[in-house]
Amino acid sequence: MLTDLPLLRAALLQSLRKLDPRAMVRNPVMFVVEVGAVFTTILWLVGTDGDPGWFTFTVAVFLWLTVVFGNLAEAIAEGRGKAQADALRSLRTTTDATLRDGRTVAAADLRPGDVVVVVAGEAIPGDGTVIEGIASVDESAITGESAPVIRESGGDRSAVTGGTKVLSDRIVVEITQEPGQSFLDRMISLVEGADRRKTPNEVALGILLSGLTIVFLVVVVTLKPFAAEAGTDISTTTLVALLVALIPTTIGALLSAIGIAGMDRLVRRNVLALSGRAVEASGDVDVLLLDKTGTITLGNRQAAAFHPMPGVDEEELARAAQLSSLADETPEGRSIVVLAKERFDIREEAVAGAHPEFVPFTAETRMSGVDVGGHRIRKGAGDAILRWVDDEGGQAPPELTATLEAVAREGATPLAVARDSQVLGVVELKDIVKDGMRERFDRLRAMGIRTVMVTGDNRLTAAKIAEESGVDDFLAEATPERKLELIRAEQDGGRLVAMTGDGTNDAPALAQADVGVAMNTGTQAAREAGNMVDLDSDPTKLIEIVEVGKQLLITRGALTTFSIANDIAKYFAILPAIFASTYAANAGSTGPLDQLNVMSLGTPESAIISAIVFNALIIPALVPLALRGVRYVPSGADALLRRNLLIYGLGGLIAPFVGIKLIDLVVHGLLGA
Ligand SMILES: Nc1ncnc2c1ncn2[C@@H]1O[C@H](COP(=O)(O)OP(=O)(O)OP(=O)(O)O)[C@@H](O)[C@H]1O
Ligand SMILES: [K+]
Ligand SMILES: [Mg+2]
Repeated sequence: MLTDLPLLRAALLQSLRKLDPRAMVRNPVMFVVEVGAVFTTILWLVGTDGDPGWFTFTVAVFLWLTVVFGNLAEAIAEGRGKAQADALRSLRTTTDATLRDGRTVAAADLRPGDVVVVVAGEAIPGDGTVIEGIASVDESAITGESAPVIRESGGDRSAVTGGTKVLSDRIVVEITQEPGQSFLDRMISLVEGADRRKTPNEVALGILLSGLTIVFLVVVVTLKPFAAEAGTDISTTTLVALLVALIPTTIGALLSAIGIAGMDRLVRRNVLALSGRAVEASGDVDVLLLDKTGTITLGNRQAAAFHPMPGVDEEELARAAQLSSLADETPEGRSIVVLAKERFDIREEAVAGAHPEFVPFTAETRMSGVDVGGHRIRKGAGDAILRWVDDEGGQAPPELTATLEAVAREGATPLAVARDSQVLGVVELKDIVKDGMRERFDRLRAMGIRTVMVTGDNRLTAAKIAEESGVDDFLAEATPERKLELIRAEQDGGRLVAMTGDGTNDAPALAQADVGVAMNTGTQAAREAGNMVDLDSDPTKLIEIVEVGKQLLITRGALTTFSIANDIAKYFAILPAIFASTYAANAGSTGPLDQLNVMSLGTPESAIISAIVFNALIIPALVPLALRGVRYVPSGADALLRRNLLIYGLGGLIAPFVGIKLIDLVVHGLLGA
């Protein structure tokens, strides 16, 4: 990226634009440097400081460079997003949309509630929910993934994104976005950093850095009268140089670039983080909650078999299950209709003229059904149907429990079917655990993260899938409220909670979690509730999100340590230089301050210039690290802290001694200053 010349040129221009004091003042440390640069420039022009002109000039130049380098870091970090934003902008649909009633309107004028029809070959005109039909959709423009995805009404794969393209069939979409506030719009402003706000951690660190700056400002200002007392006259240029050397310019220059780069690293992993705070939180996550269907399993729950109760004909069960599913737009419901047709040639027109009243599935009741021809038919989770039959005054056959358990033990989902007060049997819904889940959960465990599967499914199915996938723990028969309660309980215990989910029933939990990662394939409600969207819809993406979060925190910590340690060395370079002339004149070659003069630099001027040059150059030298992030190896927090203190604390202490000495050799030795 640093070798990308056009990008670098644009960033350089941008960093000059950022010199505007109104923008600079938001970064107090660098603002002080800019004021110092202006000041020394004036001193050089006016020439009243008593120092040689070349000295004042050199200091001024390197102070300006310090500011520009700081801006450059931020501009480079932002630059990459800008290019991506331009690409996304070209996707915005400008064509007309076809409403269901046949009228056409401009895509840009669509409002929430409008219902549009999209057929093969057309671009979807706005974000929405599929309310009718099923289609394969090319989302590569947004996700980069070339394989088409299925979007269908009813289930957890109902959300569509404006700007993506329908490849086959026809879907009816209810628009959910306000004009100008599409997912694409949010994505653009995100990668552009348009509404980037400082995170609470950044604000706190900023206050600390400003505090340090004020302390050093006071110290340096009061130095002049003290020095005068001791018979030394310190020039203003020297004081400014000393101040800039002492304040934490390195981290002050790199802080925002580190944050932007963190967001950008997520974008490159196809994760849109809608808040910087969530990115930071992900670095400290303790517990990860995942839903089962579609997250740990493939989520394509398909009816596989009918298991009738004794005395019930299999076809009778199939007929009842089919009737209860005719209006059930969930993939489960549709698959039951398909199976009934395959097995017994039961057709959809069965209820024609019978005025059926359908009861849609909800995550709270965990049932769905129909009232038709004087009968009430329900299908749903075993415990829910048992309760319903009980309320109807019936009694479940003793064989029911055994059948439910037999199906559940296989990891399949049993749906009990009842007609009035009689249980007819069980429909078996098959689902498959995704590949490689166990390794992923092991990896999360190594990072110190506990994984918990939360599912609306029964205990036995949940236990089987938990065992097969290697998740640490599970919560079964969870309603949306229980998911929310679980998160609150973990948070009350002082733990940071991440959650991945896709369903409308996951939305409250996604909103409550510290890190809520919504699957892009999920429902619109889930995508709006979370603070991150995973375009790849990969539930184990959290591993990478956590790594990026940890990397962000470590990088910021490491560079802060480095920056502050760094300034100590500059103090040892400059202070002896300031007093050197006094003591050399007064007390011969060895005064008390000579003990401070550990670096024995060439001349006072050379010492000060060397410190300022080092102070400026260390910023671009660290830009790659700030953008790339410190390498993260999974290990305990203590080990990590020790390692970083050693490398960046000690490194920050030693590096400037070596660097300043080398620069001094050049400045003094070669240039004769
Ligand atoms: N279409 C349906 N009709 C009747 N009952 C259903 C239907 N779909 C699911 N169920 C029952 O409701 C339970 C909860 O389903 P839901 O999809 O809400 O689970 P969930 O909470 O999203 O958990 P997960 O997605 O992890 O399985 C299912 O386990 C099943 O027993
Ligand atoms: K500094
Ligand atoms: Mg679900």
